[in-house]
Amino acid sequence: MLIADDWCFACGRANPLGLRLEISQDNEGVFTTFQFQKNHQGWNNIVHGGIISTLLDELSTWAAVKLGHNVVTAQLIVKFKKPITIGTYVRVFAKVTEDKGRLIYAKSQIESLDKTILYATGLATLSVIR
Ligand SMILES: CCCCCCCCCCCCCC(=O)SCCNC(=O)CCNC(=O)[C@H](O)C(C)(C)COP(=O)(O)OP(=O)(O)OC[C@H]1O[C@@H](n2cnc3c(N)ncnc32)[C@H](O)[C@@H]1OP(=O)(O)O
Repeated sequence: MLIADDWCFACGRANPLGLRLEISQDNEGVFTTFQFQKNHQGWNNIVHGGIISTLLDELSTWAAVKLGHNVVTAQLIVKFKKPITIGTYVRVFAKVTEDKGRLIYAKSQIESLDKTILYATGLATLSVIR
């Protein structure tokens, strides 16, 4: 059983060390904006891949949650296409691409706010928990 107690590292308002993402929804899927901080880096001035993966994971999950599914991530394939420097503002987007009942598939991406630079993409397999 999945319980949402608002401590999610990515979206929980109660978590003082979390990313505090605010998720919005449109006709296509879900999205958020985010600015990377110094404490999100790996190599000097370059955003850590784990944080990038977290954003893709979170938005993929929310894409399914907003359609009424309780899911956990079973698999996430990430392509890191371009390094992201600290201070960069990005848009993160995800949408459900296939609903197979027990498994749901979602695509996600991180891009510049003007959508001209694609930084990373994700393909998630989400397992429905009943
Ligand atoms: C309004 C309130 C909102 C609140 C929002 C809060 C948001 C919070 C957001 C949080 C966001 C963060 C989100 C997170 O981070 S969620 C946390 C990270 N994820 C987990 O902890 C999941 C851990 N894994 C498991 O619990 C189980 O292994 C699951 C449930 C995934 C499957 O175990 P289960 O016993 O159910 O299934 P099965 O093993 O019999 O397999 C069943 C089918 O699934 C296929 N399969 C299985 N595994 C994989 C795999 N790895 N890749 C691809 N496919 C896989 C398998 O082929 C089979 O298909 P088939 O045999 O029919 O062909």
